[in-house]
Amino acid sequence: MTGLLPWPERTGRIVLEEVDSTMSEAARLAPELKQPTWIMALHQSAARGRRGRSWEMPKGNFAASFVFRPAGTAAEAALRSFSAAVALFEALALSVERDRLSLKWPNDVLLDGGKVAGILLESVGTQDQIDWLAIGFGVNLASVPEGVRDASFPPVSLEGAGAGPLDLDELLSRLAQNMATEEGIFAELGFAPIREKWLRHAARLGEVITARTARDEVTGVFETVDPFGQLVLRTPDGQVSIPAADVYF
Ligand SMILES: O=C(O)CCCC[C@@H]1SC[C@@H]2NC(=O)N[C@@H]21
Repeated sequence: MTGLLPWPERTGRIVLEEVDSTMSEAARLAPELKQPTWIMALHQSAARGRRGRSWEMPKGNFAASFVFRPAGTAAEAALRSFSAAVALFEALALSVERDRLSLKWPNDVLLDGGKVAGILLESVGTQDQIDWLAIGFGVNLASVPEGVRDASFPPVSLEGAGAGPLDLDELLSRLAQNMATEEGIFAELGFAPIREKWLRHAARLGEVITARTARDEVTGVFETVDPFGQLVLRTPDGQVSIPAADVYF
């Protein structure tokens, strides 16, 4: 990927001792922000996760949101889910063996099969043009949240898994650099190369998995992620493309 312009030229950084949620702070600040901005917090009192869930953040874990104004439609903005996952994967792979890490569709990072990090996207705008997009990253750096009981993907922490030392500022720097790289790629080449990178790290590609939506459940062979970011499963009734779900295996 040589020859790509660095993106963007200037990125702001805000570090907060405490906040309700870096996503809420991103929403409050976004209308006035003049440049793409990272908002990191040492403590969050009301952090949120995907699909209306809450996110527990013990002391020492990583929480940050990246807020910016991507050009393009809401559907294109949503594909940043995959850029973010790739950026986070590469940031963590500097501290732990990369073959212990994998990506669960659409954007969880697993370490030894347990959930080490989650990503949340929120945006404001119209279908045709996003006003702003916030990408929230939560990483179990130091410890696992106590109240999470997920038998399928028990939370794990980098420290608990014996990863090399990694402090909050260093992780923020790695992520900021990687996201800038992924945005540069997206701007010049579109989603295709990001999709390819994501698929290289996908958990259970080619294996049977289950996708659960609010209404139903589909089990099939995980064939690919399509150019729209949808999960493609091969089922006895044919190929099914799923835009949003929780995945289990
Ligand atoms: O459900 C998930 O897996 C996504 C979790 C995202 C958590 C992060 S922590 C930083 C940012 N602020 C929030 O309130 N949520 C995200």
